[in-house]
Amino acid sequence: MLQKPKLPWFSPTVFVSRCQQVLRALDCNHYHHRVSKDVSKDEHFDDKLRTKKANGECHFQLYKSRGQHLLTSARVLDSIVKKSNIKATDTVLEIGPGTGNLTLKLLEAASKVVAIEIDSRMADALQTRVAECGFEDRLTLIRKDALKTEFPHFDLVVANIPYGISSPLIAKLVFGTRSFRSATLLLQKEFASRLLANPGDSEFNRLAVNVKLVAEVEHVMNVSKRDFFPVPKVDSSVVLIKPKSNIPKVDLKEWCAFTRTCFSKKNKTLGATFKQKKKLSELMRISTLMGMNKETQMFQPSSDISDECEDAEGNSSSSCLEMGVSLFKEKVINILRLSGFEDKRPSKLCVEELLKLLSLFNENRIFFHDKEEDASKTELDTSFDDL
Ligand SMILES: C[S@@+](CC[C@H](N)C(=O)[O-])C[C@H]1O[C@@H](n2cnc3c(N)ncnc32)[C@H](O)[C@@H]1O
Repeated sequence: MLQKPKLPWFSPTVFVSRCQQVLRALDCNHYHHRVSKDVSKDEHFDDKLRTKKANGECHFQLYKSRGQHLLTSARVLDSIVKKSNIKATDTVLEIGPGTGNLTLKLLEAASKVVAIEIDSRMADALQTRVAECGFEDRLTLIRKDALKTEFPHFDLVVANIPYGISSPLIAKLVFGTRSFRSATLLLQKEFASRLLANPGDSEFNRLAVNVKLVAEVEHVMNVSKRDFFPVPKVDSSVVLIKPKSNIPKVDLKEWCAFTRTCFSKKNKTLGATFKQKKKLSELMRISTLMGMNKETQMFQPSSDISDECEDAEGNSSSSCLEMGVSLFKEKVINILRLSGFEDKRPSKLCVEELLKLLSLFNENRIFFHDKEEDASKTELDTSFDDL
């Protein structure tokens, strides 16, 4: 078989491609960068940075751990802004502006940009660059972790986010404020596929079903890894997330806890999932805490009595618990059987079917969300952080 000859390193094709790569990297960004995997190992670099800046130069160490892959293709940046349908009166929220490649384009299209950046070196560079362009009055820069910051009012989100926070960030957006028109997000391609998956698709999972409850997700375009600097290992996709104006009347925390249980093994039948002793005991504990399950409560040993305690019929506390769990199991399996869900697999169920099952459980006083655990957390900790 004939093999394609390798191009010599000095071939015109290789030379042109190398030049294009370098130009792309410098295209929208006049800063120089070095790449590092770990923030902690390179903290000393901040000092070097200050020195260089004093000399009018700006050198950056880019941290992979913070997802610092800058989007350098003007073509892709322009498409993202165009597809976001920004109005001249809009306030746009940008998570992770970096050195401002996207921010400047957003400032040209919108009335205001609120940018949240965790890395103070990036934030300094962004501020300088925006001032150089005369846009400083229209930028609000928040130097914080976007996951731990309350978002101010905004109309749209447009961002090339650090991929490591995709899931909690989307949860914070779609289950949080919700009063925005849309979020145009650049995500890792595989993550975007999972977000876009439908029941029956191999990628369909809890993330997709949770987001589908409250929002519509559209694929906008794919972006090659070569459009970033430094070039990451993965390709990317842009998606558009639009919060639904009418969402089903359901306690969102109860829903998220319910889908966590159902999708713990997404290809198992619900019958098999709900027969697991550990899951049943946990569910029984939560339902009993809600003070709803009188029939299981009578078999629950109270916490202030010893392990050796006996009930009125002479059963020890551990056997009381066993009996409680088996009674509870019977009840759960009956609900699944009578409603036709026992042999169904979560990976094939749509939002409406799952809502129906949750409402059947709740009508029968079976609950999933541990309100007591939440009571001990702060407002930000209790956000929906694990889609
Ligand atoms: C993928 S880069 C995008 C930079 C820029 N938007 C661009 O497209 O060139 C992600 C940016 O998010 C910042 N970042 C990482 N984690 C963050 C967090 N938890 N909150 C806010 N910003 C974060 C990084 O410092 C980095 O500047």
